[in-house]
Amino acid sequence: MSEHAVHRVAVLGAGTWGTTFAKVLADAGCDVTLWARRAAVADAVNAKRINTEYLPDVELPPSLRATDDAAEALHGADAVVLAVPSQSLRENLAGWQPLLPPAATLVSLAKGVELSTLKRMSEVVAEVADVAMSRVAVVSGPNLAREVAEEQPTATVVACGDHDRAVALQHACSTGYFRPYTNTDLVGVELAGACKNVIALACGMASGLGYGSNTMSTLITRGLAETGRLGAVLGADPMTFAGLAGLGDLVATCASPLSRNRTFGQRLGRGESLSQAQEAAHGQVAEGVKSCSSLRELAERHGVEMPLTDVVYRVCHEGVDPGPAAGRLLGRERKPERS
Ligand SMILES: NC(=O)c1ccc[n+]([C@@H]2O[C@H](COP(=O)([O-])OP(=O)(O)OC[C@H]3O[C@@H](n4cnc5c(N)ncnc54)[C@H](O)[C@@H]3O)[C@@H](O)[C@H]2O)c1
Ligand SMILES: O=P(O)(O)OC[C@H](O)CO
Repeated sequence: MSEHAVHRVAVLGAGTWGTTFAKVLADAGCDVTLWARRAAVADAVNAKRINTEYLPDVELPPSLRATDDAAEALHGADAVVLAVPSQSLRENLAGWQPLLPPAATLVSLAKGVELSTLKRMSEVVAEVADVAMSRVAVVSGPNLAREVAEEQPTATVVACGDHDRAVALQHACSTGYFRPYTNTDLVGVELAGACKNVIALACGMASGLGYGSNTMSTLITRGLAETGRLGAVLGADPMTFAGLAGLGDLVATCASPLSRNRTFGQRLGRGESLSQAQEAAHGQVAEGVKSCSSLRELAERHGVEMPLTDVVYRVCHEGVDPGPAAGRLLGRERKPERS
């Protein structure tokens, strides 16, 4: 048996995806404790088998326990799953750092790039937890939480520089409805997950403006092209972008009405302001709204052209009207498809 075998798991963050992934792990036979910020959420999971706040109509397995005490959740864990938004991960993890079990695999579920540092989530985790990058894994793919919670057939990617840890985690979250594949390309998997949220905002805007399938396909394909350009300078494996964490997640998020990023973009496309769209989201996180800033800055720093990310940034943060912005995108200097 692998020295990194995963039996006991702490899932920190009882939002939509944290709760769903905790269910996947429990269904796969792991001993899972879910940490919730609010005692009422943990109490409802324990007493009624539902997360009243985030997944009110999904029955959770009896083996899944919840607590609002992080020390209790982390005690003896072989893997620690971090299921909080990307921009608060650093602060959350700093609080948990003294409680982390010494050999546990640290798993990020967050899809974003940190605003202040432009770091990927695995970099933030390794830095704050003060561990080698080989102890950090990422799970990312076309994983709309509601569909996974309903046990619809879904695949994902478990990425870790340490192949043994990736395989152990793959085993820990394999169920009849959830099929994880391993990958060692953390850079590609994480960049793909952060960039697709921004492209989904663009697709939502296009939908809000009344545009159809040609526009969506154009945005998805050119979005993938600019993600690939950034990946190339940051050392990603180009094949990752053709896989589940790349094209797979991009298509799922850009096309699904369940996507919070797409829905947020749609509101902007219909003429709502950023604050109106934020209010309508009721605290649900649309990671692309912040990651468009960090990704744009990262692209500028490396001299990479990311015109879609730039437009999404301008619409979200400079009050630019999405209609004319689309026209300006099409009016740019003509160029070969692959450049
Ligand atoms: N929901 C999905 O379908 C899905 C799927 C795959 C990946 N993800 C990614 O997983 C991450 C978490 O997403 P989610 O859907 O669970 O989000 P969510 O908004 O549903 O839940 C976030 C959780 O983090 C907790 N939290 C702790 N500190 C916080 C803080 N300072 N600010 C806000 N929340 C804080 C909240 O209480 C909540 O339990 C995101 O990066 C998201 O992109 C989500
Ligand atoms: O609801 P979104 O837009 O955050 O997307 C959720 C997942 O990342 C889809 O894989």
